[in-house]
Amino acid sequence: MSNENRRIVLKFGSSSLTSPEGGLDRSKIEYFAGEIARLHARGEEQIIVSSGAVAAGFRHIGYKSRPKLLHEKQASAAVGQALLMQAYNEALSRYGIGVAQILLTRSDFSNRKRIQNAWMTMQELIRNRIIPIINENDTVSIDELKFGDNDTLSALVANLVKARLLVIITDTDGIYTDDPRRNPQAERLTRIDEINDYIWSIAGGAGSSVGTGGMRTKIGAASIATRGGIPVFIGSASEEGDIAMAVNGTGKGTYFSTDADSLSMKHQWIGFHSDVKGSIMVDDGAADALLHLGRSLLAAGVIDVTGDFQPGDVVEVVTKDGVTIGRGVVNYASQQLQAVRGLNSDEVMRRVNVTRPEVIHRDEWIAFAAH
Ligand SMILES: Nc1ncnc2c1ncn2[C@@H]1O[C@H](COP(=O)(O)OP(=O)(O)O)[C@@H](O)[C@H]1O
Ligand SMILES: N[C@@H](CCC(=O)OP(=O)(O)O)C(=O)O
Repeated sequence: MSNENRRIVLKFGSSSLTSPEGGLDRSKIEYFAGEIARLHARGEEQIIVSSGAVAAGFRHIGYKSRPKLLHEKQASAAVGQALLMQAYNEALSRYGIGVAQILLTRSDFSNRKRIQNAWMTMQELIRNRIIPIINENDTVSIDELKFGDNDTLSALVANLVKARLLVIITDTDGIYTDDPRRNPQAERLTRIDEINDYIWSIAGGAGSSVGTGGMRTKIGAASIATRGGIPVFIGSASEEGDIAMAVNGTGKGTYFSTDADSLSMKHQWIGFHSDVKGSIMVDDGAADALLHLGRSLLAAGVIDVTGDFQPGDVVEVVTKDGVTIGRGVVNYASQQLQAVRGLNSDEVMRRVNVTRPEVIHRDEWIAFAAH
């Protein structure tokens, strides 16, 4: 086979695999298995990110609807994940295709060794033509660190494996100018070249009783992947050949082009993988300098500091209104910064012993899209 990148990440949402009242929809899984087999036969390397564990499992526990409490969701996922894998295994074994389960948490991505191990495992599976099926490890995920939806997870996986395309399959055939469930006049956008404020403004929450993130988390995922240099498709698939068409560029949905200045590995690390150790509140001038003027953050613009961090840690930067505007590598310990916040750089250098005057250097900063 040539060196051409044949790797694709396919994400299937709960709404595409389960029925609205809960439980797996076998016919949907069989349909996806047929689509996966078709791509497999033409030599594509597929990595699947599949939701559906909670939706598949909650009725087995006796809950009437998708649970809201964390421990109930975790119990449902523990039951449902086994059912989900069993269903994939049965459906794909008919085509002679083997599957493997990989469960990841957000903290796995912030630990270089663990995520590299996960990647090496995936490569070995791919070499042996086994399809990795990834889900969040719901049993051990802590509420505030949960992906929750699998859209973000699929984008991080696509960046990790350097996929040539991220395909997010959902129950709607793309991004519309408004939630099409509520507004029948809404029109589909077939191509999005820039994820700007308008795109964020049209994306609403989940449409079904089993889905979680809605279009907002899908746009967030598209933002992460396209900034990592990976194009994204978001749409639906229900007929034979639909997923192959999505991969070929003629799918029923919306395509996102890669960001013109995609992020380096270092910046992807800062922005999407690292553990955030604290937060720095800045004034309007500093926010403007970081977001619009391409400048570094100086102590003069710092209003407040929370968390316990050391030089070299990644921190979040928030405005007075509590909006997170980005993340960067901090050059001060939290206590040092607390002592010099609001002061000019000469005064700062007289008072604390730091290697560089910038609190966050502009080269070690990534801005988040407004949303
Ligand atoms: N602008 C929009 N365009 C398309 N769909 C939207 C939009 N805003 C909100 N949605 C909703 O997002 C839903 C898909 O997300 P979700 O229910 O989380 O699915 P999944 O389980 O596949 O992740 C759609 O059913 C739709 O109602
Ligand atoms: N890990 C969870 C994912 C939760 C979820 O509903 O995600 P999604 O359907 O992608 O919005 C599960 O498997 O149920």
